[in-house]
Amino acid sequence: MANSDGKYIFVFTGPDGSGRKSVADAVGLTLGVRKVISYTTRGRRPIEEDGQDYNFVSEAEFREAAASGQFVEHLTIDGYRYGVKEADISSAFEKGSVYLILNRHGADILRELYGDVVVRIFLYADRNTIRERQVQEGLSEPEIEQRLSHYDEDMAYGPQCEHSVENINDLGHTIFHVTNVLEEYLQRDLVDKD
Ligand SMILES: Nc1ncnc2c1ncn2[C@@H]1O[C@H](COP(=O)(O)OP(=O)(O)OP(=O)(O)O)[C@@H](O)[C@H]1O
Ligand SMILES: Nc1nc2c(ncn2[C@@H]2O[C@H](COP(=O)(O)O)[C@@H](O)[C@H]2O)c(=O)[nH]1
Repeated sequence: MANSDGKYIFVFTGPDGSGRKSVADAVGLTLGVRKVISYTTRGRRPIEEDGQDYNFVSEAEFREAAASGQFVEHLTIDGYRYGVKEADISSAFEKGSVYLILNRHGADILRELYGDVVVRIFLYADRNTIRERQVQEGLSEPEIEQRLSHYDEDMAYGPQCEHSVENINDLGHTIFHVTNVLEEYLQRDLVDKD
């Protein structure tokens, strides 16, 4: 990505349930920033759509893509495989800035590979708030425990990110704030070109 031409790769990261998807998708829609969708072997949740939230694939499909070097990064979380394809990033990035929602490992790898073009937005909330949201979503106690088991490790990544935003109150307020953060990057480059 040496010639980024004023474009950015925004990576939303932070603990599961902190609101990354809600915020990232709303901000992406407002600013016309395209989403790069990960591949996973995890089953689709009822509210998720194939091709929008994830590309849901079989273990064999994932293994084949990994073996042929298609993933820029991939890993296993709680027994399921997740990865982002290099070709998906580059084809979306050709058209403009993009965003992804990744855990800390993916965020780290992209930053190392692509450098300053990658801007990491760390969203967080306290453990109780996340738990309450997950109860409201109807998740079972074992599911909640599983997802919260990464909480401390995920929180420790915050200080390394370019931006850290607490999402505990009004969701609209967080979306507004993060929209302004991204707009600063996008407008900075428009101004530079004047
Ligand atoms: N500020 C907020 N106030 C109230 N509810 C919120 C807020 N932000 C997000 N939520 C809700 O919290 C839940 C988790 O949000 P979301 O799915 O966006 O988080 P996530 O970080 O992408 O987590 P996961 O990876 O588990 O999906 C959703 O039900 C969402 O509507
Ligand atoms: N490093 C990567 N992390 C990813 C990718 N796709 C999703 N994720 C993160 O995994 C966990 C679990 O996700 P869930 O949807 O099953 O709850 C979460 O932190 C995601 O952001 C990826 O391609 N690479």
